[in-house]
Amino acid sequence: MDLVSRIGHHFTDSAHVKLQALDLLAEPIALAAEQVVQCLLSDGKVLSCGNGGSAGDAQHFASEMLNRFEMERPGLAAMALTTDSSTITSIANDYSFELIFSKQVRALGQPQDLLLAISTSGNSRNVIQAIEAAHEREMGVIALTGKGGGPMGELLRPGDIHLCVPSDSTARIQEVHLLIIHCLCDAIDCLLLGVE
Ligand SMILES: O=C(CO)[C@@H](O)[C@H](O)[C@H](O)[C@H](O)COP(=O)(O)O
Ligand SMILES: [Zn+2]
Repeated sequence: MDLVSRIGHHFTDSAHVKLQALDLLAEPIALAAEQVVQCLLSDGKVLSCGNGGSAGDAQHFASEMLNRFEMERPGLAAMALTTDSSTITSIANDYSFELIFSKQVRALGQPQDLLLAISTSGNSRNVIQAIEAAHEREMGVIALTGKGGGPMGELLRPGDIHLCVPSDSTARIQEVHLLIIHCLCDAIDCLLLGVE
């Protein structure tokens, strides 16, 4: 296949997975936005985590909360657990890479907070441990996964929200995760600002 055909295939495939995800996930995304707003109105914050491209997604979400998305509004409480290299390297060095997020959740998490846990496979041990720590702290969890959700999906409790992209391709799942994050930011702004 020539390069232009390959690129065409990526675009078509991405659009296709997005439309399939719309049918499955529109309602749970709206529920997740309502859960974030309830958390913020109770003086809670959203802690976000993930590895690789999903670390970027965790930071992308936190920056759009802390700064802004498309509407003018005060900053909202969120924090990516992927950014402090001193904290992350010391936990990984002294204990284990598996604990880089869970130790931060145990230190910062309060029952009114939420964890946004992102993994395309649902297999990442450090994200799984973060969910376990969030449950210990009585926090709710919004999980962004794909590939059927893996062990992460099985770990979720009633009241948690599982947004599982119907694809086995890491790239396609990440593309839908970013779209979900933008839908969440837009819905949160609409709910907070009373926009219909
Ligand atoms: O962005 C990509 C691939 O598109 C990679 O950096 C990818 O995020 C990394 O391999 C992650 O470690 C994968 O972790 P996960 O999504 O399975 O939890
Ligand atoms: Zn990627």
